[in-house]
Amino acid sequence: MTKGGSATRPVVALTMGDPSGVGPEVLVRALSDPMVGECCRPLVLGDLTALERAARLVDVALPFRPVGDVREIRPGERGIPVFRPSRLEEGQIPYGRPSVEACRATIGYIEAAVHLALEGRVAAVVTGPINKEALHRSGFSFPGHTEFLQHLCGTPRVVMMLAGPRLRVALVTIHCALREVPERLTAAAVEETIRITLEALRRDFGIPRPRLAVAGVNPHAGEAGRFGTEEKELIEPVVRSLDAVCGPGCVLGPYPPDTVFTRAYHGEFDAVVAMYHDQGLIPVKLVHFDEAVNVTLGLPIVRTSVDHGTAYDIAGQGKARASSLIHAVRTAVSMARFRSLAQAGIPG
Ligand SMILES: NC(=O)C1=CN([C@@H]2O[C@H](COP(=O)(O)OP(=O)(O)OC[C@H]3O[C@@H](n4cnc5c(N)ncnc54)[C@H](O)[C@@H]3O)[C@@H](O)[C@H]2O)C=CC1
Ligand SMILES: NCC(=O)COP(=O)(O)O
Repeated sequence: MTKGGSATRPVVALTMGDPSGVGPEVLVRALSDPMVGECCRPLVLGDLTALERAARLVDVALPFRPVGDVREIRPGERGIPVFRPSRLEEGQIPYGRPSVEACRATIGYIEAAVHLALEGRVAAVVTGPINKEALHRSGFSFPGHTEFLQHLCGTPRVVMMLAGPRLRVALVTIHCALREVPERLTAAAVEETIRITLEALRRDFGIPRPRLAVAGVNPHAGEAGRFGTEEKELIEPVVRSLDAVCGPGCVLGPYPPDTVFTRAYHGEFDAVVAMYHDQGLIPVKLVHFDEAVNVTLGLPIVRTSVDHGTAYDIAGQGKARASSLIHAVRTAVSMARFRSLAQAGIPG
C-alpha cells in the first residue's frame, strides 16, 4: 500500500453499521489507527451520538465534523467528516438491543454511501456490520448488504467473497437455508460466479493469471457419483467449458471440499469457489477471523466490509477488535487503485 500526500489519498465512505452493535466502536478504533489515515481520507456515514459514545468507550479523542457535501472534505483539514449524520437519542441505541429508528438510520447510511460511490464522489464504500434479523423486523426486505447493494447498483449478479491474506473464497449461493442450496446450484449460477470471480481477481486484485479452484458440494466431490451427482452433472461440465475458454490451469476442479481450502491456503490456488455460505466461510473465519474482508464482486463500485457481525454479546464493552475493519479499508483502497489503473489502461 503506497502512502501519499493527503490530496492523493482517495476518499473512502465508511458506514457505521448497526449503532447497537460493535460497529461504532470498531469504527472509532480504526479511525484512530494511523494505517487508515495513511491510505485514505475517511468519510463516515453514521450517527453522532453513537460515534461520540464509542469514542468515549474506547478512549480516543476524535473530533467529528458534520458535512453536508463531500466538497467540504478538504485535504489536511482537521476532524473526521461525517456525512449528513443522524443524531439519535441514547435511549434509541441501547447496546445489544436494536430499535426501529436505529435500523432505519442504518439503511440510510448504506444508501447514501452507495449513491456517493455511484456518483464517483468517493472511491470505495466500506460497510460496518448490520444485524439482519433486526433490519428485517424493521421492514428491510433484503437478506443482507450484498443483495441490497446489488439492488441499489442495478447489477444482475454479484458474488460474495471473503478474502484473507492466504485464503480467498467466493460463494455460489449466499444467504439461504441449506435445504434451498441444491435448487439454487444451477449451471448458470456456478458459471457466473466463476466468471465474476476471475474478472475480479484480475481487475481488482491485480492477479493477471489467476488459478481458481472449484469445490464440489458432496463428500469427496461425489466419489464418482456414489455420494451425489452435482459434480458430474453440473459443476464439472461448467469447469470444463470455462477451462476451454480461459486456458488450461485457470479454472480447476471440482475438488473434494474437505481438502481444497487447505490446498489454497498453502498457495496452490488464488481463490476457491465454494457452493454455499458455511462451506466457504468456516475455513476463512477459522484461519483469518481477524483479517478477513468481505468483498462484493461484480458491482460497478468498490465495496468491502468486515467479516464479523454485530457481536451484541460484547457490544459496549470496548473488547471488539478493529482489525477486520482496518483490513477492509486497506483492501478497498487497493481495489480502487487497481480499478483506476485498469481504466487508464495501465497493467497493475
Ligand atoms: N458484515 C456484516 O454486516 C455481517 C453481519 N452479520 C450479522 O451479525 C449478526 C450477529 O452474527 P453472529 O453470527 O453472532 O456473528 P458475530 O460475528 O457478530 O459474532 C460471532 C462471535 O465473534 C465475536 N466477535 C465478532 N466480532 C468481533 C470483533 N470485532 N472482535 C472480537 N470478537 C468479535 C462475537 O463476540 C461472537 O462471539 C447477525 O445478524 C448476522 O447476520 C454477520 C456477519 C457479517
Ligand atoms: N456472512 C457474511 C455476511 O452475513 C455479510 O453479509 P452482507 O451483509 O455483507 O451481505
